[in-house]
Amino acid sequence: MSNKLLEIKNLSTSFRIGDDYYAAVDDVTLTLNKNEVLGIVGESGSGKSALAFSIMRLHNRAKIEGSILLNDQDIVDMSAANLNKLRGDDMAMIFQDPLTALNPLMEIGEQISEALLLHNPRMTQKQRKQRVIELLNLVGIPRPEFVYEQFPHELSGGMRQRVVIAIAISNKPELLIADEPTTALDVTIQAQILDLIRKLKEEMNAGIILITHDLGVVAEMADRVAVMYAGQIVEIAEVHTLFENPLHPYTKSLLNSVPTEGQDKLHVIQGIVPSLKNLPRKGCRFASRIPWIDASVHEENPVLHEVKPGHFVRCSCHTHFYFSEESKEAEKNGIS
Ligand SMILES: Nc1ncnc2c1ncn2[C@@H]1O[C@H](COP(=O)(O)OP(=O)(O)OP(=O)(O)O)[C@@H](O)[C@H]1O
Repeated sequence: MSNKLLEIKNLSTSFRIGDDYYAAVDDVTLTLNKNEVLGIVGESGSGKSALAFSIMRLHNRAKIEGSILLNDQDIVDMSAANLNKLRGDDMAMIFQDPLTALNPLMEIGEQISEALLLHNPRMTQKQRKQRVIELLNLVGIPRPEFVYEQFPHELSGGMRQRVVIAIAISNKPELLIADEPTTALDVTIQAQILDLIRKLKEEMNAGIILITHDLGVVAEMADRVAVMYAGQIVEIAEVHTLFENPLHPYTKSLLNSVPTEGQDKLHVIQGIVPSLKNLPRKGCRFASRIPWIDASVHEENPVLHEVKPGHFVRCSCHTHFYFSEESKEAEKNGIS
């Protein structure tokens, strides 16, 4: 039996700005297996959320091209009715901010119960309440009977995120997308939530897409990592490979901007991800942020190359990349 859960092929998601469409997700191809965590990293504006929303088909007015197969069913062409069935049942999403994901006027228990009812209309009220308590227990909420009757504002941020997770897993989805699930939480609570997600993955045999800008979280949680820059995947590899042998200049810059023990200098990536309208439509999108690298080493239309089995990198510029500080250092030491 195939282990493949999700297969995305040549996915582009474009938004209309003025008279034209601009791709926030550009030609993304990736797969996710059952019981696997795929980390997606990249700076703000690199298209991580746009990709997640495309998979959940949550965009209102976007043009989506390519295919997204969940257990061989194409989500891109799916009717609204079938999508509604799929969402919350086969796939679910955990959002960054638990407060906005919950209804402030509804008791916690009722909110989880509603999610259950949507996909299990034959469940009796008693069965639902029993399952809600079970779910609250599963996500580590103490005194679930008491919390059942509380409102979101009566809980701490960590407890609220546990409730959001309880809703997301209420129907045992096969695909769980977590978009910066711990960003709004403090460090200790962050670790507990990540532990919980890991445990749930094992228990449900679910595939998880974990979106984060935190490389520490990725190192700890992910089996494979996709690095996104300006709407494109620039590198994808197993987590150890990516951390030990990063190839793309952007991946190297990201890793180099994280402080590590014994490192005296940090590399700061100059500039920001260009806005959608200002994205270069041709050539290497990272070229403008590494201007000291000769323009001729970039591909005209960069594609992903499989450099080792399962390790893909975009554009040939990676074979010529060095940090600008290295060149200054070399100059200073009389090396050219
Ligand atoms: N509905 C929309 N209409 C127009 N542009 C959009 C829309 N949604 C996202 N964008 C643009 O698409 C690009 C990618 O945004 P996205 O939110 O996916 O980035 P991100 O990597 O998730 O960033 P963050 O980490 O800040 O959430 C940005 O330039 C953003 O402004």
